[in-house]
Amino acid sequence: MKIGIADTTFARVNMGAVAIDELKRHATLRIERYTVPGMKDLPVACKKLIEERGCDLVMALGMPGGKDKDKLCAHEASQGLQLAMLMTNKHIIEVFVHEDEAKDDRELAWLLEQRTREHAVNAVKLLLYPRELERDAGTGQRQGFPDAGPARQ
Ligand SMILES: Cc1nc2c(=O)[nH]c(=O)nc-2n(C[C@H](O)[C@H](O)[C@H](O)CO)c1C
Repeated sequence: MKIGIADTTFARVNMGAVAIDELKRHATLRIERYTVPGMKDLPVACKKLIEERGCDLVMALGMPGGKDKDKLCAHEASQGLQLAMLMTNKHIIEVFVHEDEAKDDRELAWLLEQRTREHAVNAVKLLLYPRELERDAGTGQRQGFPDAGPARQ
């Protein structure tokens, strides 16, 4: 199995390196990396990782900035990623951390790393251990900040 890592120079943490470190802790997989300037470049990078470099699943790692134009870019990038998934019939795990989700730089660095790590585990489960995801269905999992947990009557 081969996992693709698409990441950006715009992000303020080396999300690609974090993802690769976490993947290696959980599975022996071949990994292909493709770094692009910003998140709108991610859809084609992911599609190329799948079609030209034979990846079975790709993680798309990006950090939308806090301005309105960044949020618009994030929406466009996200739509591109959805399209790339449908065109290739492969999962692309979108790992976006919006800069304004965090109250300061310290929390941003933590969130960028933590969400990336938790989604890397999801990527391994999707590819190799889908039953583990099934077991967690409906449990309010979140990546980064604490899990929401199941709703109770
Ligand atoms: C406005 C803007 N905002 C972001 C952002 O918040 N996060 C990000 O990763 N990239 C941003 N970019 C860059 C674009 O995604 C892209 O790299 C350029 O438009 C070149 O294709 C742009 C242009």
